Amino acid sequence: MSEATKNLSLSFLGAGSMNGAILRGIIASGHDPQLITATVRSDNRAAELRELGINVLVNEQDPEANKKAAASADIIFLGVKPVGITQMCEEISPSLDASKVVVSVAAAITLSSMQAHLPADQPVIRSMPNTPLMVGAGVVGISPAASVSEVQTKLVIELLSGSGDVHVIDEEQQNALSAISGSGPAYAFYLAEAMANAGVAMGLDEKLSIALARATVAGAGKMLADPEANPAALRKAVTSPKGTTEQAIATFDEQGIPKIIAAGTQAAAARAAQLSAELG
Ligand SMILES: NC(=O)C1=CN([C@@H]2O[C@H](COP(=O)(O)OP(=O)(O)OC[C@H]3O[C@@H](n4cnc5c(N)ncnc54)[C@H](O)[C@@H]3O)[C@@H](O)[C@H]2O)C=CC1
Ligand SMILES: O=C(O)[C@@H]1CCC=N1
Repeated sequence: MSEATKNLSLSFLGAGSMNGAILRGIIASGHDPQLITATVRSDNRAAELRELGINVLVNEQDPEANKKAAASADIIFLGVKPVGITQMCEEISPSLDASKVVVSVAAAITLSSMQAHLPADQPVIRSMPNTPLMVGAGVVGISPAASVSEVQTKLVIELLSGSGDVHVIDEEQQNALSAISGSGPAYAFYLAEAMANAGVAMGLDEKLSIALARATVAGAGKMLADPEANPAALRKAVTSPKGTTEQAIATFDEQGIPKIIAAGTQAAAARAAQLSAELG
Protein backbone atom coordinates (compact mmCIF):
# COMPACT_ATOMS: atom_id res chain seq x y z
CA MET A 1 0.00 0.00 0.00
CA SER A 2 1.43 3.44 -0.93
CA GLU A 3 2.07 6.07 1.75
CA ALA A 4 -0.73 8.20 0.25
CA THR A 5 -3.23 5.35 0.60
CA LYS A 6 -2.00 4.40 4.08
CA ASN A 7 -2.58 7.97 5.28
CA LEU A 8 -6.13 8.31 3.99
CA SER A 9 -8.80 9.22 6.52
CA LEU A 10 -11.88 7.13 5.90
CA SER A 11 -15.47 7.49 7.02
CA PHE A 12 -18.17 4.85 6.81
CA LEU A 13 -21.60 6.43 7.12
CA GLY A 14 -24.08 3.74 8.10
CA ALA A 15 -21.77 0.97 9.31
CA GLY A 16 -24.10 -2.02 8.92
CA SER A 17 -23.36 -5.34 7.19
CA MET A 18 -21.74 -3.99 4.03
CA ASN A 19 -19.84 -0.93 5.28
CA GLY A 20 -18.86 -3.00 8.35
CA ALA A 21 -17.42 -5.69 6.07
CA ILE A 22 -15.48 -3.13 4.01
CA LEU A 23 -13.96 -1.43 7.02
CA ARG A 24 -13.00 -4.77 8.60
CA GLY A 25 -11.30 -5.80 5.36
CA ILE A 26 -9.43 -2.50 5.14
CA ILE A 27 -8.24 -2.82 8.75
CA ALA A 28 -7.15 -6.44 8.14
CA SER A 29 -5.18 -5.24 5.11
CA GLY A 30 -3.17 -2.94 7.38
CA HIS A 31 -4.98 0.42 7.49
CA ASP A 32 -4.63 2.25 10.80
CA PRO A 33 -8.02 1.95 12.61
CA GLN A 34 -7.46 5.40 14.15
CA LEU A 35 -7.86 6.88 10.67
CA ILE A 36 -11.32 5.32 10.38
CA THR A 37 -14.62 6.79 11.57
CA ALA A 38 -17.94 4.98 11.40
CA THR A 39 -21.41 6.30 12.03
CA VAL A 40 -24.30 4.21 13.24
CA ARG A 41 -27.90 5.14 13.88
CA SER A 42 -28.16 3.77 17.41
CA ASP A 43 -25.75 2.75 20.13
CA ASN A 44 -26.30 -1.03 19.97
CA ARG A 45 -23.78 -1.55 17.12
CA ALA A 46 -21.27 0.99 18.42
CA ALA A 47 -19.50 -1.14 21.09
CA GLU A 48 -18.64 -3.91 18.62
CA LEU A 49 -17.21 -1.35 16.18
CA ARG A 50 -15.26 0.50 18.90
CA GLU A 51 -13.52 -2.80 19.71
CA LEU A 52 -11.85 -2.48 16.29
CA GLY A 53 -10.11 0.67 17.53
CA ILE A 54 -12.03 2.98 15.17
CA ASN A 55 -13.91 6.18 16.04
CA VAL A 56 -17.64 5.67 16.23
CA LEU A 57 -20.27 8.42 16.15
CA VAL A 58 -23.88 7.67 16.98
CA ASN A 59 -26.49 9.53 15.00
CA GLU A 60 -29.20 9.34 17.67
CA GLN A 61 -26.82 10.98 20.19
CA ASP A 62 -25.33 13.53 17.79
CA PRO A 63 -27.45 14.62 14.83
CA GLU A 64 -24.30 16.11 13.25
CA ALA A 65 -22.52 12.71 13.30
CA ASN A 66 -22.61 12.10 9.55
CA LYS A 67 -21.59 15.69 8.74
CA LYS A 68 -18.68 15.52 11.19
CA ALA A 69 -17.53 12.14 9.88
CA ALA A 70 -17.67 13.44 6.30
CA ALA A 71 -15.74 16.59 7.25
CA SER A 72 -12.90 14.56 8.75
CA ALA A 73 -12.47 12.11 5.84
CA ASP A 74 -10.71 11.92 2.50
CA ILE A 75 -12.93 9.06 1.36
CA ILE A 76 -16.53 8.72 2.51
CA PHE A 77 -18.37 5.41 2.09
CA LEU A 78 -22.16 5.69 2.08
CA GLY A 79 -23.52 2.41 3.45
CA VAL A 80 -27.19 3.07 4.16
CA LYS A 81 -30.07 1.39 2.33
CA PRO A 82 -30.63 2.61 -1.25
CA VAL A 83 -33.67 4.63 -0.20
CA GLY A 84 -31.52 6.70 2.20
CA ILE A 85 -28.60 7.54 -0.11
CA THR A 86 -29.75 10.80 -1.71
CA GLN A 87 -30.89 12.17 1.66
CA MET A 88 -27.47 11.33 3.06
CA CYS A 89 -25.81 13.11 0.11
CA GLU A 90 -27.79 16.24 0.98
CA GLU A 91 -27.02 15.89 4.68
CA ILE A 92 -23.25 15.75 4.18
CA SER A 93 -23.00 18.26 1.30
CA PRO A 94 -21.95 21.17 3.59
CA SER A 95 -18.93 19.08 4.71
CA LEU A 96 -17.70 18.25 1.20
CA ASP A 97 -15.18 19.69 -1.23
CA ALA A 98 -13.45 18.44 -4.38
CA SER A 99 -10.59 16.86 -2.41
CA LYS A 100 -12.99 14.29 -0.93
CA VAL A 101 -14.37 11.26 -2.72
CA VAL A 102 -17.86 9.99 -1.95
CA VAL A 103 -18.27 6.25 -2.58
CA SER A 104 -21.76 4.79 -2.51
CA VAL A 105 -22.06 1.05 -1.94
CA ALA A 106 -25.81 1.05 -2.58
CA ALA A 107 -27.49 -1.11 -5.17
CA ALA A 108 -29.36 0.69 -7.92
CA ILE A 109 -28.63 4.31 -6.97
CA THR A 110 -27.20 6.02 -10.04
CA LEU A 111 -24.36 8.51 -10.22
CA SER A 112 -26.73 11.10 -11.70
CA SER A 113 -29.22 10.78 -8.85
CA MET A 114 -26.42 11.24 -6.31
CA GLN A 115 -24.93 14.15 -8.27
CA ALA A 116 -28.32 15.90 -8.13
CA HIS A 117 -27.97 15.96 -4.31
CA LEU A 118 -24.23 16.75 -4.04
CA PRO A 119 -22.23 19.92 -4.72
CA ALA A 120 -21.50 20.47 -8.43
CA ASP A 121 -18.52 18.41 -9.63
CA GLN A 122 -18.21 16.51 -6.33
CA PRO A 123 -16.05 13.43 -6.96
CA VAL A 124 -18.41 10.47 -6.53
CA ILE A 125 -18.09 6.76 -7.24
CA ARG A 126 -20.88 4.22 -7.55
CA SER A 127 -19.64 0.87 -6.27
CA MET A 128 -20.96 -2.63 -5.72
CA PRO A 129 -18.92 -4.53 -3.13
CA ASN A 130 -19.63 -7.86 -1.48
CA THR A 131 -19.30 -9.06 2.10
CA PRO A 132 -16.31 -11.45 1.59
CA LEU A 133 -14.22 -8.25 1.56
CA MET A 134 -14.21 -8.71 5.34
CA VAL A 135 -12.09 -11.85 4.94
CA GLY A 136 -9.85 -10.48 2.20
CA ALA A 137 -11.69 -12.36 -0.55
CA GLY A 138 -14.15 -9.81 -1.85
CA VAL A 139 -15.10 -8.37 -5.21
CA VAL A 140 -15.94 -4.73 -5.92
CA GLY A 141 -17.12 -3.10 -9.11
CA ILE A 142 -16.52 0.65 -9.22
CA SER A 143 -17.83 3.27 -11.64
CA PRO A 144 -16.25 6.69 -11.03
CA ALA A 145 -18.04 9.83 -12.24
CA ALA A 146 -16.15 12.11 -14.63
CA SER A 147 -15.50 14.40 -11.63
CA VAL A 148 -13.17 11.81 -10.02
CA SER A 149 -9.50 12.36 -10.90
CA GLU A 150 -7.27 9.49 -12.01
CA VAL A 151 -5.26 9.88 -8.80
CA GLN A 152 -8.42 9.62 -6.69
CA THR A 153 -9.57 6.52 -8.60
CA LYS A 154 -6.16 4.91 -8.08
CA LEU A 155 -6.28 5.61 -4.33
CA VAL A 156 -9.72 4.00 -4.00
CA ILE A 157 -8.60 0.98 -6.05
CA GLU A 158 -5.47 0.57 -3.94
CA LEU A 159 -7.44 0.91 -0.72
CA LEU A 160 -9.96 -1.78 -1.70
CA SER A 161 -7.45 -4.08 -3.43
CA GLY A 162 -6.10 -5.08 -0.01
CA SER A 163 -9.32 -6.98 0.66
CA GLY A 164 -10.48 -8.14 -2.76
CA ASP A 165 -10.54 -7.81 -6.53
CA VAL A 166 -11.48 -4.37 -7.85
CA HIS A 167 -12.99 -3.99 -11.32
CA VAL A 168 -13.60 -0.60 -12.95
CA ILE A 169 -16.76 -0.98 -15.01
CA ASP A 170 -19.20 1.19 -16.97
CA GLU A 171 -22.11 2.23 -14.82
CA GLU A 172 -24.51 0.41 -17.20
CA GLN A 173 -22.94 -2.88 -16.06
CA GLN A 174 -23.48 -2.27 -12.35
CA ASN A 175 -26.82 -4.08 -12.08
CA ALA A 176 -25.43 -7.19 -13.79
CA LEU A 177 -22.30 -7.17 -11.63
CA SER A 178 -24.50 -6.76 -8.57
CA ALA A 179 -26.55 -9.82 -9.59
CA ILE A 180 -23.39 -11.93 -9.83
CA SER A 181 -20.91 -10.75 -7.21
CA GLY A 182 -22.92 -8.38 -4.98
CA SER A 183 -25.65 -10.91 -4.22
CA GLY A 184 -23.50 -13.91 -5.11
CA PRO A 185 -22.25 -14.77 -1.60
CA ALA A 186 -25.90 -15.41 -0.68
CA TYR A 187 -26.17 -17.93 -3.55
CA ALA A 188 -23.13 -19.81 -2.24
CA PHE A 189 -24.59 -19.83 1.29
CA TYR A 190 -27.92 -20.98 -0.17
CA LEU A 191 -26.13 -23.89 -1.88
CA ALA A 192 -24.52 -24.82 1.45
CA GLU A 193 -27.93 -24.67 3.16
CA ALA A 194 -29.51 -26.86 0.47
CA MET A 195 -26.65 -29.38 0.68
CA ALA A 196 -26.95 -29.55 4.46
CA ASN A 197 -30.72 -30.12 4.22
CA ALA A 198 -30.18 -32.80 1.56
CA GLY A 199 -27.75 -34.59 3.87
CA VAL A 200 -30.31 -34.58 6.69
CA ALA A 201 -32.92 -35.98 4.28
CA MET A 202 -30.52 -38.89 3.62
CA GLY A 203 -30.23 -39.61 7.34
CA LEU A 204 -27.15 -37.61 8.40
CA ASP A 205 -27.17 -35.94 11.78
CA GLU A 206 -28.01 -32.24 11.28
CA LYS A 207 -24.85 -30.92 12.94
CA LEU A 208 -22.67 -33.24 10.90
CA SER A 209 -24.49 -32.39 7.69
CA ILE A 210 -24.05 -28.63 8.26
CA ALA A 211 -20.35 -29.19 9.06
CA LEU A 212 -19.89 -31.19 5.83
CA ALA A 213 -21.68 -28.64 3.66
CA ARG A 214 -19.92 -25.66 5.28
CA ALA A 215 -16.42 -27.08 4.96
CA THR A 216 -17.06 -28.33 1.43
CA VAL A 217 -18.33 -25.01 0.06
CA ALA A 218 -15.53 -23.17 1.89
CA GLY A 219 -12.90 -25.60 0.57
CA ALA A 220 -14.20 -25.36 -2.98
CA GLY A 221 -14.17 -21.55 -2.60
CA LYS A 222 -10.52 -21.66 -1.55
CA MET A 223 -9.64 -23.69 -4.65
CA LEU A 224 -11.55 -21.22 -6.82
CA ALA A 225 -9.69 -18.32 -5.25
CA ASP A 226 -6.63 -19.15 -7.38
CA PRO A 227 -6.80 -16.59 -10.23
CA GLU A 228 -5.87 -19.38 -12.66
CA ALA A 229 -8.74 -21.59 -11.47
CA ASN A 230 -11.37 -22.55 -14.00
CA PRO A 231 -14.72 -23.56 -12.43
CA ALA A 232 -15.58 -26.06 -15.18
CA ALA A 233 -12.13 -27.71 -15.00
CA LEU A 234 -12.33 -28.01 -11.20
CA ARG A 235 -15.79 -29.55 -11.49
CA LYS A 236 -14.56 -32.07 -14.08
CA ALA A 237 -11.68 -33.09 -11.79
CA VAL A 238 -14.23 -34.27 -9.20
CA THR A 239 -16.48 -35.97 -11.74
CA SER A 240 -15.18 -39.50 -12.36
CA PRO A 241 -16.51 -41.09 -15.56
CA LYS A 242 -19.45 -43.37 -14.68
CA GLY A 243 -19.03 -42.35 -11.03
CA THR A 244 -21.33 -40.79 -8.46
CA THR A 245 -20.77 -37.06 -9.13
CA GLU A 246 -21.62 -37.60 -12.80
CA GLN A 247 -25.09 -38.76 -11.74
CA ALA A 248 -25.57 -35.69 -9.55
CA ILE A 249 -24.49 -33.25 -12.28
CA ALA A 250 -26.62 -35.03 -14.90
CA THR A 251 -29.62 -34.70 -12.57
CA PHE A 252 -28.88 -31.00 -11.95
CA ASP A 253 -28.70 -30.44 -15.72
CA GLU A 254 -31.92 -32.40 -16.37
CA GLN A 255 -33.73 -30.39 -13.72
CA GLY A 256 -32.52 -27.14 -15.26
CA ILE A 257 -30.27 -25.78 -12.49
CA PRO A 258 -28.16 -23.60 -14.88
CA LYS A 259 -31.37 -22.04 -16.26
CA ILE A 260 -32.69 -21.53 -12.76
CA ILE A 261 -29.48 -19.73 -11.76
CA ALA A 262 -29.63 -17.55 -14.87
CA ALA A 263 -33.28 -16.70 -14.08
CA GLY A 264 -32.40 -15.82 -10.48
CA THR A 265 -29.57 -13.51 -11.46
CA GLN A 266 -31.77 -11.85 -14.08
CA ALA A 267 -34.42 -11.30 -11.41
CA ALA A 268 -31.80 -9.63 -9.18
CA ALA A 269 -30.66 -7.32 -12.01
CA ALA A 270 -34.28 -6.53 -12.91
CA ARG A 271 -34.99 -5.60 -9.28
CA ALA A 272 -32.01 -3.22 -9.35
CA ALA A 273 -33.37 -1.60 -12.52
CA GLN A 274 -36.79 -1.28 -10.88
CA LEU A 275 -35.23 0.31 -7.78
CA SER A 276 -33.27 2.73 -10.00
CA ALA A 277 -36.53 3.75 -11.69
CA GLU A 278 -38.25 4.23 -8.32
CA LEU A 279 -35.42 5.96 -6.46
CA GLY A 280 -33.71 7.81 -9.31
N1 LIG B 1 -25.35 -6.62 2.51
C1 LIG B 1 -24.69 -6.83 1.38
O1 LIG B 1 -24.16 -7.94 1.13
C2 LIG B 1 -24.56 -5.73 0.38
C3 LIG B 1 -25.16 -4.51 0.56
N2 LIG B 1 -24.98 -3.50 -0.35
C4 LIG B 1 -25.58 -2.19 -0.12
O2 LIG B 1 -25.16 -1.74 1.14
C5 LIG B 1 -26.16 -0.86 1.68
C6 LIG B 1 -26.43 -1.24 3.12
O3 LIG B 1 -26.88 -2.57 3.17
P1 LIG B 1 -26.60 -3.46 4.45
O4 LIG B 1 -25.25 -3.18 4.97
O5 LIG B 1 -26.97 -4.83 4.07
O6 LIG B 1 -27.71 -2.87 5.43
P2 LIG B 1 -27.61 -2.69 7.02
O7 LIG B 1 -29.02 -2.41 7.46
O8 LIG B 1 -26.87 -3.80 7.64
O9 LIG B 1 -26.73 -1.35 7.19
C7 LIG B 1 -27.22 -0.05 7.09
C8 LIG B 1 -26.79 0.66 8.35
O10 LIG B 1 -26.99 2.06 8.21
C9 LIG B 1 -27.43 2.56 9.46
N3 LIG B 1 -28.08 3.85 9.21
C10 LIG B 1 -29.26 4.10 8.61
N4 LIG B 1 -29.49 5.41 8.55
C11 LIG B 1 -28.42 6.02 9.10
C12 LIG B 1 -28.05 7.36 9.34
N5 LIG B 1 -28.86 8.36 8.97
N6 LIG B 1 -26.88 7.62 9.94
C13 LIG B 1 -26.04 6.61 10.30
N7 LIG B 1 -26.33 5.31 10.12
C14 LIG B 1 -27.50 5.03 9.52
C15 LIG B 1 -28.36 1.49 9.97
O11 LIG B 1 -28.59 1.61 11.35
C16 LIG B 1 -27.59 0.22 9.59
O12 LIG B 1 -26.68 -0.15 10.60
C17 LIG B 1 -27.39 -0.97 0.79
O13 LIG B 1 -27.50 0.21 0.05
C18 LIG B 1 -27.10 -2.17 -0.08
O14 LIG B 1 -27.62 -2.03 -1.39
C19 LIG B 1 -24.17 -3.66 -1.45
C20 LIG B 1 -23.56 -4.85 -1.67
C21 LIG B 1 -23.74 -6.00 -0.83
O1 LIG C 1 -29.73 -7.49 -1.63
C1 LIG C 1 -29.37 -6.34 -1.89
O2 LIG C 1 -30.15 -5.51 -2.35
C2 LIG C 1 -27.90 -5.97 -1.69
C3 LIG C 1 -27.24 -5.59 -2.97
C4 LIG C 1 -26.38 -6.76 -3.34
C5 LIG C 1 -26.36 -7.57 -2.13
N1 LIG C 1 -27.16 -7.10 -1.23
